[in-house]
Amino acid sequence: MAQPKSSLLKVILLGDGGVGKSSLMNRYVTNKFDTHLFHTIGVEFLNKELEVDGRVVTMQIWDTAGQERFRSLRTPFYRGSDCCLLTFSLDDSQSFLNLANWKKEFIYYADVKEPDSFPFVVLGNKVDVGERQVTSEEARQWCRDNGAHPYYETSAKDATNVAAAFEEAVRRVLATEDRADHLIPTDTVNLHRKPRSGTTCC
Ligand SMILES: Nc1nc2c(ncn2[C@@H]2O[C@H](COP(=O)(O)OP(=O)(O)OP(=O)(O)O)[C@@H](O)[C@H]2O)c(=O)[nH]1
Repeated sequence: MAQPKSSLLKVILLGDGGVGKSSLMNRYVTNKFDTHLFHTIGVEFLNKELEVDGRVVTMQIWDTAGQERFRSLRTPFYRGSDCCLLTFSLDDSQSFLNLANWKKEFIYYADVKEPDSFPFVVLGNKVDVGERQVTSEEARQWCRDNGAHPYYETSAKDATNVAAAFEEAVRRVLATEDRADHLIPTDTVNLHRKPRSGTTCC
């Protein structure tokens, strides 16, 4: 039987400062949770290799700074993303209302030509916190209205749905993109693809 190709996918986390983007990435990649994280400045990334439906992929997860003052440091890194995880906190209605702005900012700076078919996955984080400001139905309705799905309620703290959400992000990419053009075998260079925005942290 032929070995599945190894492929590199860039998945980017966007959302307001403090909604838990760094915590979700750390939970998924290192299975750790820290209650005293500093705000991200610019972007950081971690790689995680996983097998989804028999296909081995390396997911490069990009965690971005949610605070407005870091906008110019994060936006240059949107290009080349294969999937965008729009993240809000279930105990912060403003972070939910801001999802539309995040989506718009991503489409603009990533230069997405066909937003309707681009994979956006929505994460309502901190489901472990009792006091909700956003209901599941409100979030699902927003996803339906904005062509972003599926929707996951996650907790970086207790790991609820974290692996499921990242794995679904990979499935969305595999399902929606043209395999020949978008999946880059890690031992080759794809000359047809726009260059990624670099692999350094800032
Ligand atoms: N209860 C709970 N707290 C969480 C969860 N995820 C993150 N936190 C806490 O929320 C705070 C902010 O988390 P971060 O991961 O730094 O948030 P961020 O979205 O990366 O923030 P920026 O770097 O400013 O964009 C930290 O104190 C985390 O411990 C969660 O699922 N549940």
